[in-house]
Amino acid sequence: MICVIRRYHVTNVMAFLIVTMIMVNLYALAVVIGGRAIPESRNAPHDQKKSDQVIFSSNITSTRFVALEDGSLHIFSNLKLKSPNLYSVLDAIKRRYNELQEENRTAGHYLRVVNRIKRALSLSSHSGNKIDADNFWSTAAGWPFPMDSNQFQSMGEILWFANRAQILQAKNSKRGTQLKVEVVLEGGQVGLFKPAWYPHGVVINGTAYGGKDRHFGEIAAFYLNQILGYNSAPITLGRRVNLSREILNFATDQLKETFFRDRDNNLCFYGVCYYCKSTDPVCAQGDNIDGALILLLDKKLRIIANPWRRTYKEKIQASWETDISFCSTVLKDSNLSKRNEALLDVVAVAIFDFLVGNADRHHFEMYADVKEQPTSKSHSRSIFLIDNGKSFGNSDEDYIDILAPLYQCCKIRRSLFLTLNKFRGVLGKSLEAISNFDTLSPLLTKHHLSALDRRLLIVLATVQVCLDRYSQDEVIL
Ligand SMILES: Nc1ncnc2c1ncn2[C@@H]1O[C@H](COP(=O)(O)OP(=O)(O)OP(=O)(O)O)[C@@H](O)[C@H]1O
Ligand SMILES: [Mn+2]
Repeated sequence: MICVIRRYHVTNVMAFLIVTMIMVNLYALAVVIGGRAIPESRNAPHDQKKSDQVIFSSNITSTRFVALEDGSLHIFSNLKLKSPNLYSVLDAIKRRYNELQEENRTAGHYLRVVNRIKRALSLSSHSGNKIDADNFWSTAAGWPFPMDSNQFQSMGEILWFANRAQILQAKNSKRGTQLKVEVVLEGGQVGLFKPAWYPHGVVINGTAYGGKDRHFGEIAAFYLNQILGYNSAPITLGRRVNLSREILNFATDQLKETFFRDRDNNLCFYGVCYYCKSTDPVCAQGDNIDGALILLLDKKLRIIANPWRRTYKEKIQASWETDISFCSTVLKDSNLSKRNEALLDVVAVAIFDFLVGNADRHHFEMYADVKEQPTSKSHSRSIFLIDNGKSFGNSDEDYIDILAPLYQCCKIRRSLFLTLNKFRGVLGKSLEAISNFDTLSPLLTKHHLSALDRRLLIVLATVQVCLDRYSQDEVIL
């Protein structure tokens, strides 16, 4: 009799376990594969909230947190059992994040920064007068300028004019691998126009670096860069152009050849670049197309490879993805060990990229002249944040592995740490307020704005985990 009851009991437990496993797997698959599945899973039952298991699936292309509506995080990974240390770190970050979330502390002093930028952006004294285009761009050539400088006061005017200045020449840009148009603006300023491929609410699933450039992300990243005091992204703004009148009319023959009208009479083009194909054009609505206009920096740059770059092959992991002591390997490398400051720059870049969800920072663009440095207050100092187009693709997923330089090296500059604390809980609304000045606003959906606050807290949680392991003097420099 006892034996029968036991067997009955065991069978029940087994069945329960099997059903649970199937459900967990289905959930993982649904979230990964189905773009629409994520909002539904936001209403997960309460008993799933506290689950701190890792959800594995070979469909997940890199380690990430997936956020539920209640703010709780799930770890999704494909690196099954390869790196138990990594999971203990991620789990610790999650626990610290939950604690910080419960603290419910509000940030202070952020308004001073936001108001200063607002004031600068609302100044466009020339709006009524005629602009002297030939002499206009000399101030922009001095970018990046310090936040509290007189030069900074001209930011509003620069953005205003860049949005309206006549385009005098348009050619296919040979820089990088994605489609972009190099334009010469009235007065001689050169800019890159990255056209809109997606609406602002697009959700990119799959690889962390997937999809095409998000023009709205490129623009939002520039404003965020200023709010956080990085001042290291090139001047970027939204601009709606009449593709026919403003680009095609001034295009080189090579670019012109790639233009055509689709069945609905929308003007399209595909350009000439590594990923450019006639079967994959970008199309205006009628003749009008939005895009990010990025002003070319007037600086000599050199490029170095990011030690934490991805392999861009789904089945092949980079060593930083599985080796928790990767930082010491990097520090042995001659390039970075020369200057501890360089490592702090890399951590600052990683934090910025994590906030915006950019997993595509394969290279760093630095000043060619090592003696020349941006302002001492900038967080990423010697590194320019050029190319922020692969950002804001998925507001439910936090690509935690972008933060690897932080949780592997456990070092952060004090000034950046203080800035992040200043914007705790208010980063989304700060960016919203500043983005309102852009002609393509609203740039980000409310989900992206709240993702910024969640991710900021995850960064602070990661610093806390470092402080649990090392002394404050070792972590905050
Ligand atoms: N504002 C700028 N000022 C100076 N140089 C720039 C600027 N924007 C882009 N560049 C140069 O052009 C290159 C290509 O630009 P970008 O990285 O935005 O294009 P991409 O097609 O996304 O490139 P990739 O495929 O390498 O990611 C950069 O690596 C940089 O050297
Ligand atoms: Mn790119």
